[in-house]
Amino acid sequence: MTGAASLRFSKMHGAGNDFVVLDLRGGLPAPTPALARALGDRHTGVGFDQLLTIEDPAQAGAVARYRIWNADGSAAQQCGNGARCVAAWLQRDGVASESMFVLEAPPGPVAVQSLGEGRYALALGVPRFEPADLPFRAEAAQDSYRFTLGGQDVVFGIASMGNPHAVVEVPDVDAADVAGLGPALQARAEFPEGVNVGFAQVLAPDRIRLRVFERGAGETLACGSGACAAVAVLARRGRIGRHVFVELPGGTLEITWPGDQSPVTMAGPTAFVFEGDFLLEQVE
Ligand SMILES: N[C@H](CCC[C@H](N)C(=O)O)C(=O)O
Repeated sequence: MTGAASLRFSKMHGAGNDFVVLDLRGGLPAPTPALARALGDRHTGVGFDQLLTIEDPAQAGAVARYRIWNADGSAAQQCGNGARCVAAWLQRDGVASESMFVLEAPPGPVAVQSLGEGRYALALGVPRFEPADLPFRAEAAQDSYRFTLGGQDVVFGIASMGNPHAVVEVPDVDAADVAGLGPALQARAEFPEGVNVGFAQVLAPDRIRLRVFERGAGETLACGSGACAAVAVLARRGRIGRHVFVELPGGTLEITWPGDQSPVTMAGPTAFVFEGDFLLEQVE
């Protein structure tokens, strides 16, 4: 090591949604958007969909706090796959010795249960559907909304898991114009803080396929909060049940939403990929 200032990091993924995890406990400063972009660059940095920081908790009962930055440097309010990786990191670090513990996240507390073999179940809060919760500019709350994008009529539902989601039901996710409609929806002025756009195909009452064009990262191999939002929108419409397997390109997540006022629980895998030291001289 040249002695240059560096940042120790862990590279992890949850169903292919990949992360850099930074341990900032002890009061290390939060990353700037420029540092997040430098770390996230897949050519000149480490590369990630999101950066997750582990910090000292402020809430009583929480073992740690986490925050989220997208690859474009923007801050996000929730990251389901990332939260599972934070839980795995904390268990490996010995901080979370019990199989059940609580994390502090931007929208509120997240209850964690270790399922063994790197799998974790998290309660990610009660989904909200009021336009103001996203925010989404609309006259009134509706079951679905309609935009004409590039000559196409696009019908979608909305849900907040702390972060904003639009969910488009499609007959075949493989044929969905994710790269076209994702950015087109995100660019609408009605989503002043942007939006994650999910494209969902119903296979059975307990099984859907899903692709997500994420805010600040583009299409990812999996999106945990997006899986929760897709189940919430489709279950509320009666299109599926309340215990659903969500098949994403990077893996399958198990989502349970027992009732409209219940939290959504998401269960899925985590993986450690490598550890490293990021040299800060890279950051402009
Ligand atoms: N792009 C999202 C954050 C990451 C969400 C996703 N990776 C997950 O697992 O929930 C946003 O800007 O709200």
